[in-house]
Amino acid sequence: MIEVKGLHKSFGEEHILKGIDFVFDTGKTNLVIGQSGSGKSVLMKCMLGLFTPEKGTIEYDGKAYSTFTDEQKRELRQEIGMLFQGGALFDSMTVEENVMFPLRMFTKKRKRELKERVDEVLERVNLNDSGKKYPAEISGGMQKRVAIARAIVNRPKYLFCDEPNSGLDPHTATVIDNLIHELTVEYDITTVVITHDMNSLLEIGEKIAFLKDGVLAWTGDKSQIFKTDDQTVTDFVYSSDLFKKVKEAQRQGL
Ligand SMILES: Nc1ncnc2c1ncn2[C@@H]1O[C@H](COP(=O)(O)OP(=O)(O)OP(=O)(O)O)[C@@H](O)[C@H]1O
Repeated sequence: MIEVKGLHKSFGEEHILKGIDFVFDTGKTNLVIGQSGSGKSVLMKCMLGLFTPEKGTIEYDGKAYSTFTDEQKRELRQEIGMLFQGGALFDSMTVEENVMFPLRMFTKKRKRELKERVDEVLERVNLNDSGKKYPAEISGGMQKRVAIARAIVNRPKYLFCDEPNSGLDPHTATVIDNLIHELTVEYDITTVVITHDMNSLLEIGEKIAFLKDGVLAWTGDKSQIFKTDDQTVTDFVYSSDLFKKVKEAQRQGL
């Protein structure tokens, strides 16, 4: 569980996060949604310790990040998996080498053990035959699965995903969403997903934080978000053409 309490972050005169309180549950896909510029990435970077907030706390399973020693921060880093926008694979490394990279950084295991773990996660994401290929030789969806394998190879307690679906067609995006969700439940991970994607919200929105201008404007889950009368939320959700049509159909009782 990651608990954010009374979080404020400014850059110069710009007050970006204005007192965020939210609990990211363990074993759930916790979504952070909101318009461009609403503060989603700044929130994630504060949670990762990349930005220091002026006020408020971030607690990892009850321990405030601000009280961590350098050694504790290093340990925490090993417990965090990151799925970057676009995958961020190393083009000059094979799929296997990409997935092995964090293991090499953080563990002193023998090569054979590392290889076993890599094979295990590649099998889990259905890529057992692609280990020797280079990222350029596989599809965008497969590249995302490699990035997911790399993010979970160290058995993280916390998984951060920044726009995991960017650049994918709707079907592949759903496959990726469901994979993230399955792994979250299977390994009991506290997963944080930043997304613009309305389909993700429908698929894996177990717990949702909606940010508007740096304020937590609404929280709930995927079933509640389509029933709320909160105008700021509905303006955001139904700004997509598809959802406007769904809303219209609901109004007409179709
Ligand atoms: N390092 C920084 N220095 C100054 N201002 C920043 C910095 N990082 C972000 N900001 C500002 O904080 C605000 C929120 O940005 P943020 O990237 O969190 O938005 P976002 O909700 O993630 O948007 P998007 O969906 O477009 O990625 C923006 O006005 C941005 O310019």
